[in-house]
Amino acid sequence: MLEIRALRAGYGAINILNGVELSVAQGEVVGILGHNGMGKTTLLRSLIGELPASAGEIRFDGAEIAGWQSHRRSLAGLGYVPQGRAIFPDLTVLENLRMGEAMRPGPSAIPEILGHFPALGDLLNRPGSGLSGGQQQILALARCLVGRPKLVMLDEPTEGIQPSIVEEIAATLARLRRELGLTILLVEQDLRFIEALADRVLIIQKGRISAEIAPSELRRPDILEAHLGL
Ligand SMILES: Nc1ncnc2c1ncn2[C@@H]1O[C@H](COP(=O)(O)OP(=O)(O)OP(=O)(O)O)[C@@H](O)[C@H]1O
Repeated sequence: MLEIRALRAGYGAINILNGVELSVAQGEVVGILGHNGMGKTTLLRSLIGELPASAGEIRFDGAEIAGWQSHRRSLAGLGYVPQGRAIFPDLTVLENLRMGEAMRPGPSAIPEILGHFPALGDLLNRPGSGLSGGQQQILALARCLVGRPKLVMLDEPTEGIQPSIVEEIAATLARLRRELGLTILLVEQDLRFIEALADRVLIIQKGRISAEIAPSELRRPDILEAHLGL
């Protein structure tokens, strides 16, 4: 569903992605793990089109999208939940959800998506700023899903969230994957979270995918040391 070849991108004259190669198949959950500053967020931003690629190919669902504006990529089915969640704090939960489908023609997906997130249904009139970190993360995910993405890119969904809620978010994503057949590209630093969800784990180092490991290998200190120096 997603094929990335020799992707380069950066900020001004500074190259951060140095030839990323990766692919994600329909229905797969692929985790990306790497130290701070290795280019994980830069990769997702270049895939959604917030940051232009300076070279390389991004094929999504059969189309070459590297030259497309981010709005067109979203309409084509690429969903993005950025780091820090980026919900609108002054808008209510319902208004935040409506923003997720503002550009999309056709009937609203909000009732269906609320069916998958019953807890949000009780908070519809609450401002985004009145939600806990975990609730904001769920709202950011639900807002992405009302755009009916085929592939969802998540940037560190567990960041700043207490452990019990992290487990709840992992369970929610696993359920959504089953129920909606979602394909997920997941950037994370939380090893247990990646292990719980991913089919494959890619390691990013200095702007390249340097290795692929099985989720179960995240429990092996020798593997972590070899690939991440942990
Ligand atoms: N807007 C920007 N302008 C210039 N440099 C940037 C910008 N955003 C990120 N960088 C630099 O690009 C490099 C990669 O950053 P990126 O955010 O992609 O890393 P990351 O792997 O996601 O790390 P983190 O876990 O800290 O978010 C870092 O050296 C960072 O300082």
